[in-house]
Amino acid sequence: MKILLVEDSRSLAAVIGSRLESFGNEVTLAENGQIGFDKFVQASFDLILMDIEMPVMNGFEATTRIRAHEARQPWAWTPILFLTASDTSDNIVTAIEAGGDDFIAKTVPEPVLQAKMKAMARIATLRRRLAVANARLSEQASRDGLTGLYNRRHMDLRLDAAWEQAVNRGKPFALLILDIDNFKKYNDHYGHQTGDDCLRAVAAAIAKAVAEGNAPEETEHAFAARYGGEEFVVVLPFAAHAAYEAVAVRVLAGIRALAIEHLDNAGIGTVTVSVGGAYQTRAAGRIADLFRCADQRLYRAKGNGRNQAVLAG
Ligand SMILES: Nc1nc2c(ncn2[C@@H]2O[C@H](COP(=O)(O)OP(=O)(O)OP(=O)(O)O)[C@@H](O)[C@H]2O)c(=O)[nH]1
Repeated sequence: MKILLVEDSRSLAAVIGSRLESFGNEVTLAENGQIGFDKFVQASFDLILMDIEMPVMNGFEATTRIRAHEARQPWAWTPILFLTASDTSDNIVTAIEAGGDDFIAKTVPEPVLQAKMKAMARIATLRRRLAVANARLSEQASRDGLTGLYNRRHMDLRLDAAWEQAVNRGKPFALLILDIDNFKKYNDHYGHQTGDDCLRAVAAAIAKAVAEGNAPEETEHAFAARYGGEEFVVVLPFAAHAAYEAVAVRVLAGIRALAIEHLDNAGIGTVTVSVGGAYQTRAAGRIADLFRCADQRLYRAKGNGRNQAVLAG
């Protein structure tokens, strides 16, 4: 386990530290609560052993600050054991109230220390597994089941955050709305299953077009999402105008290059998309207005014969 040992007495820290290391733990020392808190913020630990009486910042205050810091992150909880010289009722109650989980006497006998560490190691393993499972679940919850692109819910969450950042920093912001051409006819002709395959292929081409930026710094915050049905959105926070145009061109070309047969696509013969885009040099106002603008241009792209992007005017 990675253990943060917060203890002001050098001699005691050395003794406890080497005992913990002797049965396989990695120990980081901090001489008072303030240093302990700073080290906690900089790295991640499986367990914290916290002295109570210390100069600069005592163990209770450090624990309160650690818990306040963890409260800002989902599922964060590092077990904290107080090291007590005297386990008076008052000390124990204050320790638990401050956010501690348990306490051990500084003079704890070797077998008891080992047993407590074993119990804490079990909790640490469980926490690691939970963190992995949670990350996997939240990734799954953000994806569209059919295409693997981000889903509408995730897009909305991320869009709001990105838009706010762009507005606050006066940065550019762009959107592309993409819609597969004559997709109802595609389904009618080739069947719904083949329609699903087509959606997957188109989604992959869009993701590739977004990822293949010539100027990565201009599209590094970009992401694609399935907006619904056969509609997709590419969000380009902070992108330069050239990058906005380049992504639209690459998406159109990438989907044409798939060369998926679509005999009912108004004489074109393969699957294509129409694109409507909107760009703001300095993000301001409401994101909904950008969507409305992109949607109107998509409508014009459809009206002009499909298989094209309308990005301005
Ligand atoms: N296979 C499949 N089809 C879907 C899915 N979601 C939506 N669709 C179909 O997408 C089609 C969209 O049709 P419309 O909105 O009429 O648009 P369109 O035929 O593409 O015509 P234009 O947009 O004007 O080019 C409908 O037939 C939907 O059933 C899906 O998950 N799988």
